[in-house]
Amino acid sequence: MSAPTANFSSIPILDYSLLSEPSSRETFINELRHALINVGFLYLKNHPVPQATVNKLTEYAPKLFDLPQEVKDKARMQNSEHFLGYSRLGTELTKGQVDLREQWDFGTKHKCRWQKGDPDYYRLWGECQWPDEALIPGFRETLETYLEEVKQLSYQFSSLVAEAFGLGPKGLDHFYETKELPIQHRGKLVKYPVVTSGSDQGVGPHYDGGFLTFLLQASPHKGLQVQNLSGEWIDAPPIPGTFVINIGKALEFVTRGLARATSHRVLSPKGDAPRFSVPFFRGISPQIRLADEVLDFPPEILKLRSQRGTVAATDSINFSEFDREPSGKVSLIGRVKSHPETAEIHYPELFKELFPNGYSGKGSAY
Ligand SMILES: O=C(O)CCC(=O)C(=O)O
Ligand SMILES: [Fe+2]
Repeated sequence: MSAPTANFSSIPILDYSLLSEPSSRETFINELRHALINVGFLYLKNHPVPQATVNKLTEYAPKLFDLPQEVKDKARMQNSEHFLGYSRLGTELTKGQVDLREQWDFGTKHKCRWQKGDPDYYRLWGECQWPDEALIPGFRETLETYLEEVKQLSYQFSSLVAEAFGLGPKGLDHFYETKELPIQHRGKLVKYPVVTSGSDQGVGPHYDGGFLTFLLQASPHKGLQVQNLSGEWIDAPPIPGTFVINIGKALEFVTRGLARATSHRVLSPKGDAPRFSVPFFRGISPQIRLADEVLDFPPEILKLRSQRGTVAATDSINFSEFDREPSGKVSLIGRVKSHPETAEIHYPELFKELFPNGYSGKGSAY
């Protein structure tokens, strides 16, 4: 049984502006520590990403998916050894069931550095596939600006996470420092269509794999839900001007479970308009092996983990831990499983290893 005080029935809202004064800064760090350990999800308001950029991107989201199907298909993910591009509705499964969402994967600006002889996972980072500028003028610039601004926030935020855990502000920096290969962070635009009958699985219960996710809910629909310590689903409705931030399995692993990766899902919208969202997945150095990097914490911080108590079984399927492989390889394996039709073209050997009997036509997102 988990301690009742550690459970949650709503997602905490943290106010970034508290950081500007030393006295309120401590309040922020304390609230952050609580959210990381007990909830694994939080809203961040008054954050430094300009609202004008967020508003512009929000306006583009429906326009991107309203492009003619052949325009979207021209940029299909199968073209890309970086798994960047457009995926039609219904091409991914979670927990064996189809996710009802259409997606376009992008990343922060990156030039692929892979050369013959380098590990395959170096090919995972590279150029995006953009729709023609003339068809959606200004979209590319807006998204590039947005991803750069969220990236900056994600660096500041990681430093705050390190501080909240008593590691000092640079305590997580070595996960991001890589001279050889600059990190690419991924972002995607997602459209969840309205469903009137049948399954309402926008995306089924899952954990995110990486360190931290910064999610923009880009339309006013409820649908995102988060599983609390006793297994109940708690709504995380859109709150204008905020990001939803959550912890992935990699950060949970290196913090020895201090930071919680929390199971979440999205229910399809019921009303008369689709739901849009823009998750940003903060990357880490592709060469790092998580098992070599498990962190040490002050005893008073570790005590907070034991006070949390045990977490009830969640609805998420088990996350396969490949902590002894370089993190880039772990990401590549994740992409191959989610997008086998792309993997079969660009990574035929790894594809055969992971799908020895072929696949049924759909990837398994989680
Ligand atoms: O669309 C959302 O609100 C969440 C999406 C999500 O959890 C994911 O893509 O990992
Ligand atoms: Fe997620």
